[in-house]
Amino acid sequence: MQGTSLDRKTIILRLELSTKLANFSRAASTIEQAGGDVVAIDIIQTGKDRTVRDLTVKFGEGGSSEQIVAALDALEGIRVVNVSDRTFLLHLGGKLTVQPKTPIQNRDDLSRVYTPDVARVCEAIHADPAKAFNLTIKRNTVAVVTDGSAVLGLGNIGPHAAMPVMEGKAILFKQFAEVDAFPICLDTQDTEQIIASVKAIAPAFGGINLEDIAAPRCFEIEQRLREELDIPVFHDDQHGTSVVLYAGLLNALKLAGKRLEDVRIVVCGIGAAGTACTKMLLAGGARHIVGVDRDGILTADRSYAHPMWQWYAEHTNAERRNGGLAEAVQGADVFIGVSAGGILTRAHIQSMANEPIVFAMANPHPEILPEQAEDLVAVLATGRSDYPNQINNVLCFPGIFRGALDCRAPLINEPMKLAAAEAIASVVSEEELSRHYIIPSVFNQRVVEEVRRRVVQAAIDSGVARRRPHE
Ligand SMILES: NC(=O)c1ccc[n+]([C@@H]2O[C@H](COP(=O)([O-])OP(=O)(O)OC[C@H]3O[C@@H](n4cnc5c(N)ncnc54)[C@H](O)[C@@H]3O)[C@@H](O)[C@H]2O)c1
Ligand SMILES: O=C(O)C[C@H](O)C(=O)O
Ligand SMILES: [Mg+2]
Repeated sequence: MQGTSLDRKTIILRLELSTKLANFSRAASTIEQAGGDVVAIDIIQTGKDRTVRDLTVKFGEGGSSEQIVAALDALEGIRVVNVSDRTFLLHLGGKLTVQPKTPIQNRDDLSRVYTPDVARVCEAIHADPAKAFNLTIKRNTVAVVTDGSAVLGLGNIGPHAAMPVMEGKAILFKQFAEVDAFPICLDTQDTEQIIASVKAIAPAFGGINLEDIAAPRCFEIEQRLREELDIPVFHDDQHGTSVVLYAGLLNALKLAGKRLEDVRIVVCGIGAAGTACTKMLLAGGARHIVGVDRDGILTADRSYAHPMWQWYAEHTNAERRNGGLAEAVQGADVFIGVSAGGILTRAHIQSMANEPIVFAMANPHPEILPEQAEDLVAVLATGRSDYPNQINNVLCFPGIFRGALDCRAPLINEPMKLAAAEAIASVVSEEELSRHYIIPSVFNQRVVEEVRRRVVQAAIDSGVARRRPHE
């Protein structure tokens, strides 16, 4: 597997040095010889006999933390106490905290925040439950719910291991759209138990963002919760992804001078993301889509145990192609990967049509890395933030929930999703559009504002807004 992120190339070494025996400049040159570069030194403790220092070390392709530690261990008077990378340090104790909006400074505050006065507020909500939106955190809070069964492309790693991703999503909600989001990792992968758990916690939330729940159970869970709850329920890996994919593809096709109706599209990985992306493309007018999963191309010549694959086979691949990924990509204009890392080769891309568009969106390892394919393609995008053209659902979920919460929509419907996609695409102007800039950066502040504005309008136009937000 490829390296996950640039951060893995920076480590912090805690060294204990004997004042008599150790020679610090020797340590620094040893690190250099092992392929590292000391970029910062912090003195943690000094004593008569020993000093403790933290060294921030960067290393390039040739170096590794193991080599550096082994070289240091061989030096007299130096002990490597600890090696941590910056990503792990950033996760110590988790990434979130709960912050009260109002301090309690005296008895008077106490009796209003808590008993006795709080009781009047409870009674008001009891008399009119809609007041929960005005008088509790429900107004602005979304639950990010997973069962840990399809975490990024890492697979079924369970609820504990899923937490860092869900905490990360909560940060993105807050930072980009001022939505308070809370990570909820359920210790069950049973469809009925997940549905019951989400329904049971729903009173505290104004929306439910389902995350990293594997197909096919994600389809039933989302559909049932949409029917049974009166707040938006949105499976991010399906709809967030399809919205951003659609936005990116609209712009990439503009650049390539091709039309959605004409291009041959391969979707690789027919799970949550692949199915939703295909539905959005079909709704947008795409006519030539072929889906391929581990067992090959989905075709109406075969029958499938799961109804979603059956549906898929019946609504795509009109030519009834057969075979695997190699057969699927032959002559295709567009490759959309939402499957697994490293499965697309240069030879695959060379067999595609002229000026191919490749969206290798598996996380954290894309189907092919940009450096391996860039010379062969018209446009290449990944889901990652360390390459250009990041097609990632983070461009969608903060703004779409901001809009839905602001107009108190009970659901996120198709017009709202389409409006979000058009909003994202529109942030890149015709003049700005280039092969390395088909989709705006997540840091472009216009994204959330534009998505929110158009989503609210689409909710009003489609009759689902329960309030008109002030501009
Ligand atoms: N960039 C983004 O915004 C974004 C959003 C959602 C998902 N993703 C990525 O897409 C991938 C799938 O996510 P999901 O939520 O749909 O998961 P999922 O588990 O619902 O679906 C994954 C599908 O990929 C198939 N697959 C696995 N290995 C394959 C292979 N070698 N060849 C063909 N098919 C293969 C699986 O059989 C499954 O049907 C993950 O890597 C995830 O990180 C990216
Ligand atoms: O989490 C991401 O970066 C995108 C997406 O939700 C995924 O599961 O890969
Ligand atoms: Mg996800």
